[in-house]
Amino acid sequence: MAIVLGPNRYGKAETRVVRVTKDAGVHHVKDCNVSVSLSGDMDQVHLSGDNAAVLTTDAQKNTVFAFAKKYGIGEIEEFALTLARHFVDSQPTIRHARVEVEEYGWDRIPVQEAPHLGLRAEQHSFVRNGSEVRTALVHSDGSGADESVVSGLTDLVVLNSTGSEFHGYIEDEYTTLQPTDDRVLATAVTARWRHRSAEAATAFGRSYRAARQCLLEAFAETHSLSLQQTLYQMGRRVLNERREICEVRMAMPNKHHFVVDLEPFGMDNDNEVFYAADRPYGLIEGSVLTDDAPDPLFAWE
Ligand SMILES: O=c1[nH]c(=O)c2[nH]c(=O)[nH]c2[nH]1
Repeated sequence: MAIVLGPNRYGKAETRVVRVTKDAGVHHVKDCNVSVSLSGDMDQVHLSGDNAAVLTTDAQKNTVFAFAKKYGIGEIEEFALTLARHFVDSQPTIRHARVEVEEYGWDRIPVQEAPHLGLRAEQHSFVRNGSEVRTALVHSDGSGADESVVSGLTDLVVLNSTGSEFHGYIEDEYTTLQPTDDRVLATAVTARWRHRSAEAATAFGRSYRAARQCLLEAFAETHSLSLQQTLYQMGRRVLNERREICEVRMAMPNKHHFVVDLEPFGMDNDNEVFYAADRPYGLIEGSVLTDDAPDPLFAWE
């Protein structure tokens, strides 16, 4: 009985690349998940461990970032073709490339006005389409008795491509984070808000849409010095605008976007190409309430 090597392929899966292009202050975002898989003359790496034919998966990942900078990410089909052709055309040992790209869509956050901002917020503030879920939690001891209503949402994914700084923090012996005065701020908002009363005098639908818009506008319009500050401003905005709501609780993961070092490839990176890391992530949680908020009873349970 002979044992032979069957079909095989290898590559870097799920490179999360975010490309920001800046057009006279108007930002555009392309957010993609790129998986490369190559095949070709790979017998020896399997049979004897000779890596001479191997283009590293690390180089494949770097190519994704470098091409995002060099060519931008237009239509994902074109981006995928450019990458696939490059791998096969540039390496004699690579005979076939499979490139799969997923694109996450972002809409601009519409804001009423942002006169205090140099850049209009809607030019660099985005909400990811199609991911959020609306939630409701009520308690009742019978019609009108000890009733509570909590409304909310999960997975409202938002991103500011500028307008966020982070510095001035503790620098202990384990601190390596570099201070920044310009970073991407992105989070997936989970927010729940407690209604002052269960009386549907407030139309819950209208109240929900207005509260959601408050969260979005405050996220977009806050020049952020920390995600904690942004969280507080978002809660405040809801409470200022919506008297029917007396408390807002939020959980906001800091979806880190790291600037990719493109210097080894002779390119600068002025906050244009990011690696969107999924874990670990900072998790910022907090509540904001009015000082006349009634007893919550079982509202949050
Ligand atoms: O907005 C932030 N808040 C933090 O507490 C924190 N910590 C960190 O590493 N980055 C950030 N960003």
